[in-house]
Amino acid sequence: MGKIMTAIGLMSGTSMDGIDVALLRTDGDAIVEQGPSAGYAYEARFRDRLKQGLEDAKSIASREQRPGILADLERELTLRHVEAVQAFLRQNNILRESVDVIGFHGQTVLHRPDDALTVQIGDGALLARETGIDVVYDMRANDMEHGGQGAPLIPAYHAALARNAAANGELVQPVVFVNIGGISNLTFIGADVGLVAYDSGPGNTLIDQWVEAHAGIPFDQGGMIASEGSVLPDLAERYLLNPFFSSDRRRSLDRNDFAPPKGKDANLEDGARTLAYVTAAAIIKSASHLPAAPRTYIVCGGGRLNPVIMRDLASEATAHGANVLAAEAVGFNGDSMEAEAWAYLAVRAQRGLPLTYPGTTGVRQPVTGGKFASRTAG
Ligand SMILES: Nc1ncnc2c1ncn2[C@@H]1O[C@H](COP(=O)(O)OP(=O)(O)OP(=O)(O)O)[C@@H](O)[C@H]1O
Ligand SMILES: CC(=O)N[C@H]1[C@@H]2OC[C@@H](O2)[C@@H](O)[C@@H]1O[C@H](C)C(=O)O
Repeated sequence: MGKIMTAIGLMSGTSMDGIDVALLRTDGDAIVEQGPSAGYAYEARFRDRLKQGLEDAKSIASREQRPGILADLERELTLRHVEAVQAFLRQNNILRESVDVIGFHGQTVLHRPDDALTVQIGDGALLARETGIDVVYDMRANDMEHGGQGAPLIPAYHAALARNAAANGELVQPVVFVNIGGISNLTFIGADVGLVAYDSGPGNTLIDQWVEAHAGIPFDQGGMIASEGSVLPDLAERYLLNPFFSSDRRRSLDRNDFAPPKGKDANLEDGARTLAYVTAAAIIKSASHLPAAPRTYIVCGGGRLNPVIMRDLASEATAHGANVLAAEAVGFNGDSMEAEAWAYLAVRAQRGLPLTYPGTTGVRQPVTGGKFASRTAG
C-alpha cells in the first residue's frame, strides 16, 4: 500500500458548463475516501469563448500550436481554475498546505484519435505557481503516444469504486458505469475479464446545442422540453445508423463527431425528445460490444438529471435484462465523479501507476501518463 495522499481533481468537460472540483484521499489504488466537492459554472460569455476556441482549434496540426484566441483562452481558463481552487479551499476550510497534488484535466479543444492528436488547453505550471500546490496535467497524451485513443481515462477510478462496492456485496454483476456528460462513455466491470471501456455516443451535447439554438437556453433542465415532445423515428435512426455503433473497432469521440439536427428536421420539443432517446439508445447499442450483457448500469454525469433520458435508458436496459441506477443510489456522487477521478489519476501518475489499459483505450500496454508541475518551480 502506498502513502495516502490528499488530492484535488479539476474537470472542465465537453459540455463546457463549468469546473467541477473534488477532494479525494487516496493511495492511488484501493483506498478512496471522498471529501467535499463543488461546481463553479461558466457564464454564457465564457462558454462562447470556449466555443470560439473549439473553432480555432480545428486548424491545429501539432499539439503545441495555439492558433486564434487559444493562447489567451488557455491563460484565462487556467486562471479560472486557480479561482475555483481558491474558492473551494476557502469554502471548505481546507488549508492549501494539506493538499498534496492537483489533477488538472484542462479543456479538450480538439480530439482526433485517428491522427493521434488530442489537445487539452490548461497551463499546469501557471496553476501550480498560483495555487502553491503541485499539479499533474495533460494526462491523455502519453496514452495516445502508445497507440491508445486518449480516452476514456475514468475507468481506472470506476474500477476502484466498484471494488469497494463489490466488497459490500451491493451490486449484481456485471456492472457497467455510464458517464452521460457531453459525450457518454461506458466502463464494464466483470468478474473474469479486465476492464473494458469506451465512448458510447453523444451524451448531452446534441440536446444542449439543439435547445441553445432554438430556445436560447444552455440545456434542457429536468427534461422539461423533451417531455413535451415525441420521438421522431426517422431522425433517431439517422443517428443510430451511424457506423460508429456497428463498427468492430471502438473509437473515442470528439464533441463535433455528431452534429445536431437542422432546424427543419423537428420542432423544439420533438427535437429534444428525439435526442434524449438517441442518448439512451446509443448507450444500449454500444453496450452490445461489451464482453457480456450488463446486469447493473450505474449512471453518473449530468445526463442522469434528465428524467427523459433516464426513463428511456431504463426501458431499453430492462428489455435487455439490466437494472439502471443513478450513482447516488449506490452511494456515489454522480456530479463529482469525474473530478474525483482526476484526483485519483494524479496520485496514480505520481506513483508511476498505469492510467490506461489495452481494454480501456486500446493502448498497446498499460501506461502511466501526465506532466508534472511543481509549486516551487520557476
Ligand atoms: N438538471 C439537469 N437537467 C437536465 N440536464 C442536466 C441537468 N444538469 C445537467 N444536465 C446536463 O448535463 C450536462 C453536464 O454534464 P457533465 O457535467 O457530466 O458533462 P461534462 O463533464 O462537461 O462532459 P464530459 O463527461 O463529456 O466531459 C449539461 O450540459 C446538461 O446537458
Ligand atoms: C477527449 C476527451 O476529453 N474526452 C472526454 C469526453 O467526455 C466523455 C468522453 O468524451 C470521455 O472519453 C472523455 O472524458 C472522460 C471523463 C474520460 O476520459 O474518462
